[in-house]
This record gives sequence, structure tokens and C-alpha cells, in this order.
Amino acid sequence: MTEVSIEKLTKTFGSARAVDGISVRIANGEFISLLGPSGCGKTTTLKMIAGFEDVSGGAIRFDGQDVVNVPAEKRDIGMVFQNYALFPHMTVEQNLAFGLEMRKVAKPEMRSRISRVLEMVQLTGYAERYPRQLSGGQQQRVALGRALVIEPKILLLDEPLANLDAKLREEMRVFIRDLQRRVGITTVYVTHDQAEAMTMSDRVVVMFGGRIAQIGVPADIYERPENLDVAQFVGQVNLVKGTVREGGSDGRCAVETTFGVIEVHSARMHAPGTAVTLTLRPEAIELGAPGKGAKGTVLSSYYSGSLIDYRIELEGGDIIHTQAFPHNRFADKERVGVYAPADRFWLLGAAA
Ligand SMILES: Nc1ncnc2c1ncn2[C@@H]1O[C@H](COP(=O)(O)OP(=O)(O)OP(=O)(O)O)[C@@H](O)[C@H]1O
Repeated sequence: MTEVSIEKLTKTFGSARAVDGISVRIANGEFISLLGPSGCGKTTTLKMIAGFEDVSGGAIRFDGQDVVNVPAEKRDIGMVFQNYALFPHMTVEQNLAFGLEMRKVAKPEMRSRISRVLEMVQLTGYAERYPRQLSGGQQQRVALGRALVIEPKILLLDEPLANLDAKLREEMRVFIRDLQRRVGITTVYVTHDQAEAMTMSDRVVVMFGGRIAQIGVPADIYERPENLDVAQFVGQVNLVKGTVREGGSDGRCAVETTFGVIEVHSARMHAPGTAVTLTLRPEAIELGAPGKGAKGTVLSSYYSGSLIDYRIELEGGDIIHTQAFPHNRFADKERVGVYAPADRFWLLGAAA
């Protein structure tokens, strides 16, 4: 079990800063995701932790020991990539044995570790197969097994599910998460898929342009986003304009909106009359007969199986998205009441 501490980590390529002074402390056994759009510096960060990329500035510590000058093969890392990177001419067993042979692990120990890992990744009975005789999900499980069989201190995964189809991806999320919990290994997972990051992680690190925008448990990131970029990146969000009525010194702030006066949390004081923006997730909204909540008109709807997505124009012109269960259907142009509980509104910048 290893704690990973990253401090003011920077990577420059020429004049471009791919990673720009990020700091995060990853606890023993924690599963953390680096989440962000393409090019935000996730993979570069992972490669620096692995030792595949030199550091331009800052520190990386494993249990307090700076590893910046320790070569990759001495860092005791297990790594899984998007493209599996299995050796095609080797059987599953030979793929798993490779790292152990490099480390000169004795034969009996090797056999027992391989059989243990095959069981862990649910591939007992597949030892003699070649990668081409396996499905994508099975190949990825071999890759996972190969990373774990060396009993590394830290597991690093770079978009490991990107090549799998949607259904398998969902199954593998749960599989990897359960396995990680059982093994208890400190894990850093790179993804640009917000659902993946949220379902799997203890904490999520959201990155934009080489910097950390927010670190938090999934519910914090989703329900209490630090800024608009985070709010929009981790799912659909409605922006509700408001005017501060009372700034409040007790961490509360009363905001006047189309939904009425909403009391929200705010660590900062706001002068009355200040224009602010609240976020409201589509699934937090209830539609009903006019009377409760804001007044709105259905603009359009589309059916997606378990839910119906509605676009609603509120009185005053704002347009919002909602998601509702199909048992209550509303027609286009129908007048509706648009309600959301006060605790589902979140004031952007509230934590500043
Ligand atoms: N070897 C390199 N030389 C020059 N620029 C690089 C190099 N590697 C990465 N970059 C740049 O650094 C930035 C961060 O890249 P990185 O691969 O870390 O992003 P990412 O968030 O992992 O993106 P993706 O999800 O597309 O893999 C990008 O602008 C990229 O073009």
C-alpha cells in the first residue's frame, strides 16, 4: 500500500505547459481518476508518475520518497493501456509470466501467482489461449492481470475501456472497481468519460489546460461544481440566473430567481443586487400541472427509453432541460409547472 503525493508537478513541451503545477495527495488504497477533455494533461501526468516522461518541475513522492529521479522499472508500477498492449505471439500464461521472469521470480512462486491472478480476473482455464482467441473484454482482463501479477505498489490505468463497446464498458467499470477494492491497491485512472470517473472513483480530479479545476468525491464534483467548466463537463446542467437578495453572513445566501427565492450555501458574502448563476441538474426538476414552481411551456421532448428529455421555456425566456420518467407525458406547447427542491440548486463560486 502506497501513498502518492504530487506537488506542483509541471511538464513543458517547448513553450507549452502540458501540466501546469498540479498538486494532489492520493491516499493508500485510494482509487482516483484524472478526468478532463482531450489534451488537458491527464496522460502526461500518468506518464510522469510511471516514470515514462521526465518532470519539468515539482515532486512525485511514493510514501514520502521522491521518485522523480527513479527510473520507471524501479518504481514498482503496474500499468494498463487503452490498446491492451499484450504480446500477440504469447499465450495468456506467457503474457502474465513475462514481468515475473524479468523480475527473476522463482518458478513455483510464479505458477501460484499466475493462477491466483487468473482467478482474480476470472480467466481460469484461459491460460493456453492467445490474445487473438479472446474477446476485447477478456484481453483487457489479461492486461489487468499482467499489471497486478507483479504485485505493484501502484496501479495506473490509461483509458483502459476506450476500445470496448458500451455494454462491456459498463461491466468492466464494475469489474475493475471491485477488483481494486479487493486488492486494495492505490490506483490512478485516466479517462475523459465523466460517468466512468464518477462510478469508479473515491475521488475525481478534474483537469483543464494542464491545471486542476476541482478535486472531490463524485457527488461534490457533480452537485457542487467549483465553476462552470466543471459543471458542464460532468453532465448536462441548467444555468439559472438570479439576483442576490440577502448576502448572509452565516454561509447562506438568498437568491431571487424564476423559481422564486432560493436559499443556497455560500462561503462568500454577496452584496444584495449582485447577479449570480445557479446550477440545476436536469433530473432534479419535477414537471407537473401549472401552479407549483416556475411557469414553463414545453418546447420539445425526446424519448430515450428509461427517461424523456424535455426542453422547457420558462416565463422570462430562459430555456432549461429536464429528464422525467415516461409515466407522466407532456405534449409540445403544453403549459407546465417546473419545480425543483431548493437543495438541488447550487451557487457557482460558492466555495471561493
Ligand atoms: N511528446 C510531446 N511533445 C509535445 N507535446 C506533447 C507531447 N505529449 C503531449 N503533448 C501535448 O501536451 C498536452 C497534454 O497531452 P496529454 O496527452 O497529457 O493530454 P490528455 O489529457 O491525456 O489527452 P487525451 O485524452 O487526448 O489523451 C497536449 O496539448 C499534447 O498535445
